[in-house]
Amino acid sequence: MLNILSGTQVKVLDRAYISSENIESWQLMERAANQFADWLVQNFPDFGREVIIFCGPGNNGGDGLAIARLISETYKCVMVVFFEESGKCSADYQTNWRRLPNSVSRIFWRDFQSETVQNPIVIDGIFGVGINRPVEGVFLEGIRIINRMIGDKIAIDVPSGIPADDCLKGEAVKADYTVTFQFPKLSLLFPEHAAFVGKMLLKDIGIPEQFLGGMSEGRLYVQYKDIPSMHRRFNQFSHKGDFGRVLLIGGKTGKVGSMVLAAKATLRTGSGLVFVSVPSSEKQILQISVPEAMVADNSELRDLSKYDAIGIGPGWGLEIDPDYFAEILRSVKRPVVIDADGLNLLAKYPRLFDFVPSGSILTPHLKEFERIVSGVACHRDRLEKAMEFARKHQIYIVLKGAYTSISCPDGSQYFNSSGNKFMATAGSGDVLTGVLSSFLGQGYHPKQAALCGVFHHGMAGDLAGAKKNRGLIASDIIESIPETFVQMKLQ
Ligand SMILES: NC(=O)C1=CN([C@@H]2O[C@H](COP(=O)(O)OP(=O)(O)OC[C@H]3O[C@@H](n4cnc5c(N)ncnc54)[C@H](OP(=O)(O)O)[C@@H]3O)[C@@H](O)[C@H]2O)[C@H](O)CC1
Ligand SMILES: [K+]
Repeated sequence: MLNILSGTQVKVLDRAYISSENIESWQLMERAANQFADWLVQNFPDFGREVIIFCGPGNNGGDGLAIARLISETYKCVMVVFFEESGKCSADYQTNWRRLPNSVSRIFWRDFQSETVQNPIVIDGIFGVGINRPVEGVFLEGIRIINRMIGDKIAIDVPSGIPADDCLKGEAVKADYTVTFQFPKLSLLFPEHAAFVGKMLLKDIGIPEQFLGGMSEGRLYVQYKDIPSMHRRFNQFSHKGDFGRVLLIGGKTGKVGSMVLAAKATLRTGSGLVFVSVPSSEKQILQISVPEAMVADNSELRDLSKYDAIGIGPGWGLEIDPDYFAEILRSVKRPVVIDADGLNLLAKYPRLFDFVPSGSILTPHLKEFERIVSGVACHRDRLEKAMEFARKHQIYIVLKGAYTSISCPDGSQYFNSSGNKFMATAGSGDVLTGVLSSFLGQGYHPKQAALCGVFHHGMAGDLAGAKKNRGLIASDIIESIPETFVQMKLQ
């Protein structure tokens, strides 16, 4: 897992690493520039295109100059647009300015005429994580020039104007791609910044994780390689009881499809026995749609202790008696998964939070979360509120969306890297409820269940999305769940 450090910590990290390795800071910059240049050459192989690199006065600009040198023999025409005379810029900027070959043209920003270039590759190296105030003056002009140009736009580390850890105030470069170094900067994961960041690419510049770990602020980025070791292993003597007995509650008339999806996802994630509680009018639909599931009648709801996990809320409706919900929560002696109308009921009757078992996993999307906490200013604020909430109630908050965040009662916060925009489709959340309930039922600790569940759900969405594109529906995600286990060689 990658630690997400704050922008101000990046300098501290660089210094610590540079002194321990006994290297010069420009050498670390060279690694970053090499990573960027390699990616560029591989992904933009039309070497006849003009490459225009905007370089601000700090090390982000220094990266830009190093990249200009590294690609100068590959691309026919490379141009650097600068804002300050080199003597006023950072030391590593100056080093790279001196090393620029003559083949790279250098032009002062005011003299640059964007109309004279046709479909260029535009590289934004005006500001990176060192930005400490809203941009104005010449740099704002530079950002506006980039945004007016037509071509592919690639930001170095962070789109200029966006603070590393906070929400944008003012203007910023609208990039098609952001190539960020070592770990994703927190603000690149905010939904408000999607139009500025474009597609995010993560490039390792070789600083070992233990260096970052020492400075950890408890925010971590979860990747594919982190997941297999988190899973429980089963052996050939495992029986269906070991894989868990899961109960799902929800699905009012007209919304029973949500229970169908959740039940199928629970089964596809490996649960041995799945019971579903739906209104009697809906039982038949459920039985026909998911023959592997069992319909729980009222007598089976009397003793909730016999279930290894319970998922509550998809399609439940807001008409549910809050005392009935409180009764369920009170009588369950273990963590539950709460989604959709379960969350809306909690928002409507906040006293119910007192009964939510500790370790439970709540899975709001942004709107559902705002109904619970109200008054959210921006994603940074949302993340802080999720963290406070998780701590206060000793629960896990899975805030759904791109880079779903998982806020834990121990103060840690994880960001998921799998998934795609095609998953923003009806029923996708019901599938997640099923996946999470299944892992809880298989005996996973709620934190593992949340991390694995969110990752597998996103990965199944990626596998399905590769074939179905925008035609992806929630059932496609379910059908791809088994492949996630196959690819990870999990048994
Ligand atoms: N480990 C890594 O990830 C590495 C990253 N590298 C790259 O370095 C940048 C960060 O470089 P840094 O020099 O710290 O910062 P910037 O280039 O973003 O900013 C430069 C200076 O600009 C000034 N500043 C800040 N905000 C503004 C503003 N709104 N208007 C004008 N000027 C501004 C500020 O100085 P002040 O004294 O004026 O406050 C900044 O110092 C990182 O993003 C990567 O691209 C390295 O290559 C090495 C490894
Ligand atoms: K930048």
